[in-house]
Amino acid sequence: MTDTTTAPYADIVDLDRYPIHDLDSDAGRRLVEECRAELESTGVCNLHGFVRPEAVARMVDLAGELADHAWASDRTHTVYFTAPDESRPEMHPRRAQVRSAKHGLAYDRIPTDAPLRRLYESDDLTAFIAAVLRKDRLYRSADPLDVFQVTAFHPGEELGWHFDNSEFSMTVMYQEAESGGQFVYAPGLRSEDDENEDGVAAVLAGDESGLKVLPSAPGTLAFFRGEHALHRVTPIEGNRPRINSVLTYGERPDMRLSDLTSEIFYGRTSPR
Ligand SMILES: O=C(O)CCC(=O)C(=O)O
Ligand SMILES: [Fe+2]
Repeated sequence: MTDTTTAPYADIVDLDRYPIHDLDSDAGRRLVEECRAELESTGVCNLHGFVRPEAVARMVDLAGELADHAWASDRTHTVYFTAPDESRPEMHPRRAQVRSAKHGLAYDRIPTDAPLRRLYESDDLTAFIAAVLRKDRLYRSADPLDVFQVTAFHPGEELGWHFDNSEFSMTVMYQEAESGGQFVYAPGLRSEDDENEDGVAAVLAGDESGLKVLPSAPGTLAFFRGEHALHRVTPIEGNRPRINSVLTYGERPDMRLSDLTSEIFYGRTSPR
């Protein structure tokens, strides 16, 4: 166990509420159990106030200071990130295109002492996330640009409807938009054995009946099962960008973006 006062991220995480430095303690075990239960029953686990306000504020400042180094991407894709199937009707889920536009700040632009970079690089956080996800071991991404990124969604930008390629994702919110910029999802819209294309088509056509909004106040660490839940970030309104990070983990130590994806998200590739 690491002492609360000596954990190298004690200034970043509220360890009284979320004792990730001491998972073997009663409180640590309880935390993992509660997250697992919430994630398994709802597909989501939201840890409010996980990151301390001062650390959140520093990340917002950094995103502003480094804004000129962020790469703006604006593109269309299908909800499955597969090539559009031109043999289908235009609004079919396998063919319909949605838009995703955002500004990505790559890892090599983020100072080594940035609070969330320090936290993400700690083995305790990786171990906590693995425990919640019931994985024997997880690895941080090995991608020189994507291992840890800060994303800003500027006014008018958005993330189109999609299913994630990975089973889970973890996000940390730093700043919400004035309005819009909501994370909206359709829980369990598809499953392992049912693609439910009719359900996907209904959401794409504007059916909001099965949708939920994930609340995400600044400082929240969210676990989300995005493989089976269709989700999007609605267009940002007002003047303030929505700023967050997606934490990337995998079950293999050699996770990298393809050159194509790297070009799209960061405007460049990294040496192999
Ligand atoms: O920005 C978010 O809250 C969600 C991001 C997301 O869905 C993704 O990166 O796949
Ligand atoms: Fe996603």
